[in-house]
Amino acid sequence: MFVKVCGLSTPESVRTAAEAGADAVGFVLTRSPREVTPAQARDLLAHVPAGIPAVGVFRHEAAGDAVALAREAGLKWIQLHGDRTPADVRTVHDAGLKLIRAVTMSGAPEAFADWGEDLLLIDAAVPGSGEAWDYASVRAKGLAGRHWLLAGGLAPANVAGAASQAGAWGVDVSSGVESSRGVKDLAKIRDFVAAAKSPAAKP
Ligand SMILES: O=C(O)c1ccccc1N[C@@H]1O[C@H](COP(=O)(O)O)[C@@H](O)[C@H]1O
Repeated sequence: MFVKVCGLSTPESVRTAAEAGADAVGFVLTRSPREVTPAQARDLLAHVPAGIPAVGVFRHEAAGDAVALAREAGLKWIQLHGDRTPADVRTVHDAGLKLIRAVTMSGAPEAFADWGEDLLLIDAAVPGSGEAWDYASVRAKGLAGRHWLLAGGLAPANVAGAASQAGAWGVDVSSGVESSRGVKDLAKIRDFVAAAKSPAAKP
């Protein structure tokens, strides 16, 4: 199970996620209680071990603006939420960056097609809200064999069951590993990664 821990804003939380076995970390570069500036993201990047992708997370920004901010931060991966088009995928790839494209279950059927993104992410209606949803309903989207991440309302206590029900290839978390909004809890990060990588999380 691929595990991304998102919304990190301190060196300690970055190091804890990496040491716990996270496969990717995320820095939120859009309006959020977890927002960091490109300069802060660049400083955090210094604590990410080689081989672990660090992802710049965006919501309503145009793809070109997200690319510019990610470059300023030194990031090679971008995560785009919001209404997107195949042209956005081309914009990111033409810039030499990799893309996680986020969709919600209420998205149009064509949004679940393979647009050439590097990873698809299926999230709750409001990203970063901690809102749980009917994870098993993703099975109807026919994503077997695709590389995609489940997100929204995941936490150490529910991630294994949610990932298993959904048939997820990977998971992404932010709120569920916090002690209060925007403040990461190091023990919860460790517990989340362990639970997500347990046999119980397998489809
Ligand atoms: O975490 C945020 O604040 C955020 C803001 C804007 C876009 C995406 C954001 N995070 C992504 O949302 C989910 C996490 O949801 P949850 O908090 O665990 O319920 C995940 O994909 C984050 O990368």
